[in-house]
Amino acid sequence: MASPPPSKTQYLTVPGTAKSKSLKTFTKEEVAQHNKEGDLWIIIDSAVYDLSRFVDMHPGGVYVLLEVAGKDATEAFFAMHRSEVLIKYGRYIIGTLEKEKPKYILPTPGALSPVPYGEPGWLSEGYKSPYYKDSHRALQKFMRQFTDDHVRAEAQVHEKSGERPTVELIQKMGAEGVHINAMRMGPSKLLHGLNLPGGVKGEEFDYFHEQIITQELVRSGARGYADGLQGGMVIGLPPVMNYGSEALKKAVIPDVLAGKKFIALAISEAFAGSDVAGLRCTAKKTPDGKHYIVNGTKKWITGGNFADYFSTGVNTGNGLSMLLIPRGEGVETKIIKTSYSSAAGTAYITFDNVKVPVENLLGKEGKGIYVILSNFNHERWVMCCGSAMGSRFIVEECFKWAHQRKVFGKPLIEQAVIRQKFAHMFAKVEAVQAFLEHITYQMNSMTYAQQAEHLGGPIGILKMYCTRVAGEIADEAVQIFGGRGITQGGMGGYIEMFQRTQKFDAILGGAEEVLGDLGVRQASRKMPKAVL
Ligand code: HEM
Repeated sequence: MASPPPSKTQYLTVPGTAKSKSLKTFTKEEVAQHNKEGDLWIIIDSAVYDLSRFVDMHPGGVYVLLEVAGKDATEAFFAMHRSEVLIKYGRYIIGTLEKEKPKYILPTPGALSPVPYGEPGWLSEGYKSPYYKDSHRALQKFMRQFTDDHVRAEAQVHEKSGERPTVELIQKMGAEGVHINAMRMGPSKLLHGLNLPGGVKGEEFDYFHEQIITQELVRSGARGYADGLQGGMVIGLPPVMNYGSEALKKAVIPDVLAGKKFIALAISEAFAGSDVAGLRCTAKKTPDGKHYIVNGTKKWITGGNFADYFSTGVNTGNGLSMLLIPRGEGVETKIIKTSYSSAAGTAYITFDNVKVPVENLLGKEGKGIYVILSNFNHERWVMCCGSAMGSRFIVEECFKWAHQRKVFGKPLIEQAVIRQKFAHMFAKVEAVQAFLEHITYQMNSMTYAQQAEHLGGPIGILKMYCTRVAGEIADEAVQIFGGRGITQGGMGGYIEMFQRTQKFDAILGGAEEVLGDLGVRQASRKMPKAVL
C-alpha cells in the first residue's frame, strides 16, 4: 500500500547540529505503516528515520531493528548507543513527528556541557571564579569550537588507526590568527605583538590561557592521539627557546610553530627513565672541535617517530649536556607499541655515529641537567592540566550513563551504591581542578626563577595527586559501565580508553612515586629547625 503524503514541511534543527534543514512532519500512524524490511522507519526522540537502506549495515543486526520497525524506539536506542551515533547518521532523518519536540539534549559543537560536574566550576552556570577574565572565556569558546570542528573527528579515527595527526591540522593550528601551537608554549615573547583568538592580546596571555588550551584539546577524547598532536613540541621546543643560540632559534622555532617541522624531547633510555642522571647516550667532540659524534639509544620518545629534530640528553664525558640533533644520517626511529595509540608516534631511537655541529648545544656543556630541570615544572603542569580534564570527562560520561542505563527496572543512578561512587568522583575532580588552579595562579604571579624555587615540589605533589585520582576514577568508571568499560568503541569506548591509558600520566614526566617523594623532600628541606 502506498504511504499517505506527508502532512507538512517545516524548517527544523537537525538533532545534534546547529544546522537547519527542511523536514517533513508525520503522524505516528504514518510512521507505523513503514514496518518491514525494505521499508523501515523508526522514531527516535521525535525525529523520523528511514532505515530501509541501513538495516543490513546496522552493527547491532537486523533483528533488533525489525522489532521496533514503525515504532518509537527512543528508549531502546538510548540504552544502546551514544548520542553521537545520531549525529553521525543524521542523514537518515526524513522528518519529525507532528506536534512533538525533542526531549534529549544532544551535544552541539562548541557548546558547554549541561551535565553537572561536566565542566570546571568557572564554566558552570551561576558559578564565579576569581581567576578567569573575559579573555579566558573568549579563548575557551574559541578552543571548544575549534576542537569540536577540527580535532575530534580526526582524533577518533587516528586513535584507532594509529596514524599520526595530519600535518594539515597542525598547520591549521599554527596559522595566522589561530596560533594554537605558539600558545601551547606558554606565555612568552613568541606571542608578543600577536592578535590571538578571542581578541586576546599576545602580551596578556598567561598560564590560565594555556591551561584552557590544554584542557580543551583533551576533550577530543583520544589519549594517544592527543600526545601525537604536538606533545613533542610542548616538551621538546623549550630547550631551544630558552637555551639555543639566536641562529638556532631562528632556524628551528618558526618552522616548528608553523607545523612545517616537528620536534621531540629525547631524554629517557632503556637504561634510565625518571633517573635522568644515568643516561648512557654519548656525544664526543671531534678533534677539530666542530662537531659532536653521538652514539646511543632513546626510548619512549613522544612524537619521535615523525620528528625532524630531537632535543636530546647526552653524556659529554663532563656530565650531562643537551644537544639538538636533526634527523639525518645515522638517526633511526621506529614505533614502540604501547597501550595507547601509535598516533602518539612513541619511538625507539638509535643514534649511530651521528655528526652534530657544536652550535647545536643547548645551554652549557656538562650543564644539561639545568636545561632538563627548567623544563620539568612546565611539562608536569601541562600534564596535570590534561589529566584533570581527562578525569572530569570520564566522570561526565559516567554520570550520563548512570541516568541513561536501566538495570533491574530503574536507572543506575537510583542505586545508592552508584551514588556513593559519584560523591567521591565529584569530590576528586573538583579537588584536582582547585589545586591545579591554585598552582596556575602561582605560576602567573612568579618569575621563572621563583617558580623553580617554590613550585617544583608542589607541582610534583599535584601531578602525583592528579594521576592517583585518574586511576581511582578509571577504576570506578569501569565498575559503573561493566562490560562496556572494557570494550573498545560504542557506549563505553571512552571508559575503555581511559582505563587502558591513564597510567601514561602516572609515568611520563616522572613516576608518581618519584614526584610525590620530590614534593616531600623539598618541603622537608624548608622545615624550620625548631617548631615543636
Ligand atoms: C538511527 C538508528 C540507529 C543507528 C544509526 C544505529 C547504529 C548503531 C551503531 C553505529 C552501532 C555500533 C555501536 C555504537 O557505535 O554505538 C549499533 C549497535 C547496536 N544497535 Fe543500533 N542503531 C540504530 C538503532 C537501533 C535501535 C532502534 C536498536 C534497538 C532496538 C538498536 C540496537 C543496537 C544494538 C543491540 C547494538 C549492539 C550494541 C552493543 O554491542 O552493545 N539500534 N547501532
